[in-house]
Amino acid sequence: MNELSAIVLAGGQSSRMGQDKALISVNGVPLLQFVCNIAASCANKVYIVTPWPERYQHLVLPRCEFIREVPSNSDATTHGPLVGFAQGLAEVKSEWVLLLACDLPKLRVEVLQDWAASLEIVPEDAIAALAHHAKGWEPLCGFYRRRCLPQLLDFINQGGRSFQQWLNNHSVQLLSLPTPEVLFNCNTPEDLIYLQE
Ligand SMILES: Nc1nc2c(ncn2[C@@H]2O[C@H](COP(=O)(O)OP(=O)(O)OP(=O)(O)O)[C@@H](O)[C@H]2O)c(=O)[nH]1
Ligand SMILES: [Mg+2]
Repeated sequence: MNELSAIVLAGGQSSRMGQDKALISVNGVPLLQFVCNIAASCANKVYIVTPWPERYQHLVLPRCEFIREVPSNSDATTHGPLVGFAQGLAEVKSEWVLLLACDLPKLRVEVLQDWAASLEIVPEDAIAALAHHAKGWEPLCGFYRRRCLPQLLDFINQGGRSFQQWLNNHSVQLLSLPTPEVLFNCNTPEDLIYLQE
């Protein structure tokens, strides 16, 4: 693998958490900074897609560049991760991009690096390489081919907003997960308490 970019999404409403998850510190490090630094260990270039880059100016984010998300006409606040991903993907130059949510406090560099090393043997027809969990693909911690952008934009223009629905129409390579904990998603105050225990 000679070149890899990453996109980190930081534009959700954090309605379950009640405060911006990207700025919550776990082990003394704000989640967005933690995830971006892991992304930067695997990728040459990291794009942070967010409607509000000014919120994160104070974080330590080497090799990261903000992409200010353009709000859709119908909803001035947020339109979900699929649209944020499409806006980031439009900037990507490498064949593969690593997509990450900002709320993954148990992410491990070695797991992402092992996955990245396996991309060379992913069949040409696969648009993505992702892990699987009980409810389907894990879309926000895995890899996508840049050339999936036109299909993604078609899906979005037809009103699609669900990663699972989009992925179900395409070939996806399965990545094996050493332990499910890597994908632990910190969505609620209870999740935070669990992390601090
Ligand atoms: N750029 C961008 N990222 C988003 C958007 N919606 C969600 N995300 C990100 O997608 C990831 C997963 O989102 P969720 O866990 O559902 O977070 P959320 O929407 O902030 O939280 P809830 O309101 O509690 O569902 C997080 O990294 C969010 O920041 C969006 O509209 N734009
Ligand atoms: Mg989440």
